[in-house]
Amino acid sequence: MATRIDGKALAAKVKEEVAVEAEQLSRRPGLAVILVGNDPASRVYVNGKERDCAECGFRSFEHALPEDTAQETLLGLIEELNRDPQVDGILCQLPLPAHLDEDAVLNAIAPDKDVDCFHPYNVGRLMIGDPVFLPCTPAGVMEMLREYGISVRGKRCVVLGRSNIVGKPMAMLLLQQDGTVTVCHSRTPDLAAITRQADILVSAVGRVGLITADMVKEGAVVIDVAMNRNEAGKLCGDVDYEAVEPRAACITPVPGGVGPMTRAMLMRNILAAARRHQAEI
Ligand SMILES: NC(=O)C1=CN([C@@H]2O[C@H](COP(=O)(O)OP(=O)(O)OC[C@H]3O[C@@H](n4cnc5c(N)ncnc54)[C@H](OP(=O)(O)O)[C@@H]3O)[C@@H](O)[C@H]2O)C=CC1
Ligand SMILES: Nc1nc(=O)c2c([nH]1)NC[C@@H]1CN(c3ccc(C(=O)N[C@@H](CCC(=O)O)C(=O)O)cc3)C=[N+]21
Repeated sequence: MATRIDGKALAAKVKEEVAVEAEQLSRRPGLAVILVGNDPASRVYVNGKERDCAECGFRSFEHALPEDTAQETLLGLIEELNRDPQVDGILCQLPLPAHLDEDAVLNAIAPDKDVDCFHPYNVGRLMIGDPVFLPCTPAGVMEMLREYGISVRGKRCVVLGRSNIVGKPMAMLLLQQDGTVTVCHSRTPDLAAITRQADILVSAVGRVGLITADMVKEGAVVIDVAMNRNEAGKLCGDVDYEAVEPRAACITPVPGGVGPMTRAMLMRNILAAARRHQAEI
């Protein structure tokens, strides 16, 4: 029987701590959320983040824009939010509609309000080991490992996926904790041969049933970042949970695993941004 890593419970604990700390501030932290278009999944995520803000005693300012919003309009809004002293963090929900230039949008967010840690400046600071903000999803994974007493030092870590949101920053945080890290992607041949070596396996691909029992070493820690819908429309990750669970030492469920932790880490970043902004005044 593997230990089930309860992301939902840990996220609740983190948010309580954040709420207590937020009370000490002279002004309530604020998050601006930008949502372009009508993607139902994005709507659900944004609602979740706004609920988290309320739980932490933060203000949230939602900016829902139509699908056909022009690039200049979006950049204009970001400029406005960059200047707004009530806004400590700005989150532009991804993915954006195809006609918008995602890189240009993420570049426009002031680095000191970039609570997603997507701006090249913050990515660079992370890369050199002197981060301003921690990337929410990878930081959520690290917090889970820490809480469950799982040391990364000297462990063979295998990360599946190399996106800027999850895979790459995940590999960086594991490396900074002295893991020996391998990153796999769609061009990696014989994935199973690599995953079988993992002491800590992090899957962030987005494919139902990708990780089967034969791909996992006995006693491994299995972290499932993915957020998929199966044929029945049920939320699930990359890992065949039922099959893999008996082999693993620890495993995260979907839902109730990495997802809630991502949001809790976002709250931490907003608190950190607010502290920095208030110290400047
Ligand atoms: N829990 C949470 O908080 C979050 C969850 N997610 C979820 O995590 C998953 C990944 O998200 P994201 O990183 O944004 O997705 P992307 O689609 O940007 O990246 C997916 C990665 O998986 C790789 N990949 C695709 N097929 C395979 C394969 N067969 N074997 C190995 N690697 C493969 C791709 O390789 P290549 O680069 O070669 O194309 C790519 O690097 C999604 O399910 C998403 O919904 C995302 C963000 C937060
Ligand atoms: N600018 C930006 N920042 C992001 O951090 C970002 C983004 N865009 N775009 C999409 C991805 C995805 N993501 C999730 C966060 C929480 C859950 C989450 O809380 N999941 C719950 C279930 C939610 C449900 O029921 O649908 C769970 O796993 O238990 C899921 C996915 C953040 N992302």
